Amino acid sequence: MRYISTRGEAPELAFEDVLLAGLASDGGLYAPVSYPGLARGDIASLAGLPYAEASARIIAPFLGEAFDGAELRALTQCAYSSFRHSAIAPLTQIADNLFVLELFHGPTLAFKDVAMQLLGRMMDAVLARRDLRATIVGATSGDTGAAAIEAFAGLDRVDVFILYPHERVSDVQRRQMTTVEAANIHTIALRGSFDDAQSILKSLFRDARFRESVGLAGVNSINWARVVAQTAYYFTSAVALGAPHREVSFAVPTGNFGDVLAGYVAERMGLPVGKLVIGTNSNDILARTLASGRYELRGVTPTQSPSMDIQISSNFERLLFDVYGRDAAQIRGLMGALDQSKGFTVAPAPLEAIRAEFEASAAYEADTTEEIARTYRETGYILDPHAATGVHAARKRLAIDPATPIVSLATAHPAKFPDAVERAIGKRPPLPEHLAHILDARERFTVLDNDAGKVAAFISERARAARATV
Ligand SMILES: Cc1ncc(COP(=O)(O)O)c(C=O)c1O
Ligand SMILES: N[C@@H](CCOP(=O)(O)O)C(=O)O
Repeated sequence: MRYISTRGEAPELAFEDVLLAGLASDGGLYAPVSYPGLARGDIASLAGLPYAEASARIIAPFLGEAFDGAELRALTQCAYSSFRHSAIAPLTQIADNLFVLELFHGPTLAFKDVAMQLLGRMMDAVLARRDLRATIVGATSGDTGAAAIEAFAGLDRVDVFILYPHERVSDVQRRQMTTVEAANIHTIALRGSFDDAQSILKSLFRDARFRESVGLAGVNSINWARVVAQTAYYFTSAVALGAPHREVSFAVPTGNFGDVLAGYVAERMGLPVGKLVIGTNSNDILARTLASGRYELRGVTPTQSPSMDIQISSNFERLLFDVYGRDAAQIRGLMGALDQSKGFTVAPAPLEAIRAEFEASAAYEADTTEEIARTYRETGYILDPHAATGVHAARKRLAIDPATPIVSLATAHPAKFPDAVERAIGKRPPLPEHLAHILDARERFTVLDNDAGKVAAFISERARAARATV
């Protein structure tokens, strides 16, 4: 399996190199040359398998020579042994044909662990094989950072720098990142939004000298390995509900578009998917784009679902690449317009292709609070505010098509957002025991201006110092 950049001006790579490269050198995102197919029989045979085994079967066709079957099974088994639920990603029914897929049983209580626990082990294996060190830089709106820190803390071959928007993540999210004592972890509170952090991250990747000098690697969903690992739970949940013999729809709380893109990849691989429903919060750029065809930045609004406070949904570029017939020149044009004039218009045919598979719906602040309250009132189930945007969107889809089951992705544990939950249902979900200590542990972070040069200088200096002590 080979990978090409959505912007067509970076070298074609194998999986192992894509894993370390993160963003392509031309600023694009790597995508497989073609999507491997899973036959109906292979999909049906996933039923009843342990999650680690099912995910190894789904991920394997993307890896080429990088890991053989036995190595991959060992990696998935080890990755998912850190989860606190034996099913890894269990389904719970909350209404007729409405199911919640709990993706928050990993160590940091968010769906990011599902991919990150595997990615961390894959990267470590490849770095060891090549006798390399890497500097991982990640941008987070709260959850990716904690998951990356958990996956890489204490590893000898990596230094991890996480940029999060200063004062715009929940207390629990911040403490999960800032209370980790490992010397290879560096948390940066950026005076800006997640979009600012991600744009600095991308500029670092485009700076060939910086990239080389620190051995830059990325763990955001711009890294294809993240998307592939997330594809697995679309298969396992759909199969549990009767796929491939029936269609299943999905509602996905969306920010950077990595999670819902994984659902799209599952569909490309042969999973019969009804609709992929994008749930947004007030940062509703994707809902506006699907409605009007105009992708237009309007600045980030802070909400009670802060991990989705994103306007530049990076992985949307991978979808555009496909619906524009993989014409990299067109993608360069769209992304150039986004840089220069903060928007672009999706042409009619690609827009129709998107609408054929996706729909989008925004939950504004009152909708989110009402959805948490309603679900609790009707079922006793507590949604976190991100999952609530998904369920809100899922109910709209069910109103149109009540016959197709819909799986709504619960991307975070409610205890990560106790204020939002308390506002809706009058009680605060307690933090699971294994995280209780973060509430009064010492915090360690550096506040930096929203300035790529200052961030690059900080990272270079710390990475150099870390290498000098090895
Ligand atoms: C809890 C939670 N839900 C939803 C999302 C949105 O996922 P994506 O960025 O893959 O669209 C995120 C962040 O990415 C998140 O942390
Ligand atoms: N919501 C994310 C934002 C980054 O998303 P990623 O999936 O691209 O890593 C977060 O919590 O950091």
